[in-house]
Amino acid sequence: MKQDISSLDDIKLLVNTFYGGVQEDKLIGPIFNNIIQDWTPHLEKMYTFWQTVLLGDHTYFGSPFPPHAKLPVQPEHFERWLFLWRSTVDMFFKGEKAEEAKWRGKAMAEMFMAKISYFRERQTKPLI
Ligand code: HEM
Repeated sequence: MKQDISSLDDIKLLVNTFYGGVQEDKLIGPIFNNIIQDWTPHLEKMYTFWQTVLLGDHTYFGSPFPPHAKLPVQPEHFERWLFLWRSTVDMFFKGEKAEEAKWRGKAMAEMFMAKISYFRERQTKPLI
């Protein structure tokens, strides 16, 4: 029977498997692989991000949005991201934290896409 997400090892399993899938994905893999030369620091940062969000151990002190601001992404890319995220959560875990992980992923994806669109519109608008 599947357990809920409850430890840093659980977070590592989730993050490692998820980004393994991301790297292989034909749609979003290249976007990540073009920017990330060394995956180790990115994975380590993402452990702290999800550890902070899901377990309440405050180990992440960054700003999540800035690296996404100018990415060449559309809603379909975030939909794929979300599909992979949800599938990975469901592959290993079941429970309140697992639901929260999926919910937070969706909320962040929606927020990122809205902000990206907002900045794109502003930049293409004529000054007068
Ligand atoms: C298609 C969608 C996405 C793409 C292409 C993408 C891509 C990236 C890239 C290229 C970086 C910078 C990595 C580096 O320079 O080492 C990054 C960082 C990050 N991403 Fe995403 N991302 C996506 C969606 C998301 C979502 C939905 C979340 C939140 C749940 C998220 C959370 C983060 C965080 C927390 C960081 C680290 C920010 C920091 O530097 O502190 N990403 N992402």
